Amino acid sequence: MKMDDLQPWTAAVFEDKLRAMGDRYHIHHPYQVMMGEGKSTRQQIQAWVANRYYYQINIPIKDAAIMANCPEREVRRHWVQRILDHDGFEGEAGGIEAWIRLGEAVGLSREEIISQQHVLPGVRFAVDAYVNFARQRPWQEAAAASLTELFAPTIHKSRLDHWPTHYPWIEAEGYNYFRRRLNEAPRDVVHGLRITLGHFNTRELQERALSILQFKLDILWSMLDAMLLAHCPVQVDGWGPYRKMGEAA
Ligand SMILES: O=C(O)c1cc(C(=O)O)c2c(n1)C(=O)C(=O)c1cc(C(=O)O)[nH]c1-2
Repeated sequence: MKMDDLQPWTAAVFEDKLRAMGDRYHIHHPYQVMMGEGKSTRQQIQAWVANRYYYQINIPIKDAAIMANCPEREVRRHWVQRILDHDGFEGEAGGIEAWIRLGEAVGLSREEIISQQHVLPGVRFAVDAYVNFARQRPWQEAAAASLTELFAPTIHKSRLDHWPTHYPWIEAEGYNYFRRRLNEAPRDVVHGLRITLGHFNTRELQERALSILQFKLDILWSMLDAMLLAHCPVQVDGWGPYRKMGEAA
């Protein structure tokens, strides 16, 4: 049977399938698990914040690319909020500034965060792939890629709940970024889901949306792979997806 012959899933079933992909979210990556369980060193936390800075500064560039590709004013009126959230505006410093403060709260200097000196090549390639995707693909596809945010509030909340106990040396002001996202992400998800459920309306398109979401999950996963390899050398042999070259599968 060809894909065209298959009935589209109902919106509810399609949404369930998108949500089910949460079991591949980076909350389950060893680097993230380690941070969540209080097992990370100060240097590993610093490395994560310094590397994630590159993601943070590229999110509004990605969102501007989506808007540049979108002829629908109604969509742009909503989407522009994401840029304001991260870049800030008069009287509101914005999410990137909140992330820099998180960096300072974990003991990095503003200069070393902004200089990107700790950003690993693998992180750079992964983030750039997301921005390039948004530049090159139809805006609805890039909107669907943002739906990993379905799963983000859980991870932000877990950091807020557990990090202060695990890492008492992190200054309290650093947590504002995660608090902000608890409000912002659910609103973005409502909009992103509406676009995705409306646009991907044949079985073939719905399958395409699932593969786009997988692509975005892979970006987030790859970022942490790069950090694991660079900052957790002890674990490489015994833990995680890495096998020595030549070793049997
Ligand atoms: O800390 C996280 O685990 C996490 C994940 C994600 C995500 O799932 O892409 C985002 C964020 N945070 C985030 O803070 C954020 O602003 C954001 C924007 C987007 C996006 O794709 O447009 N994802 C995420």
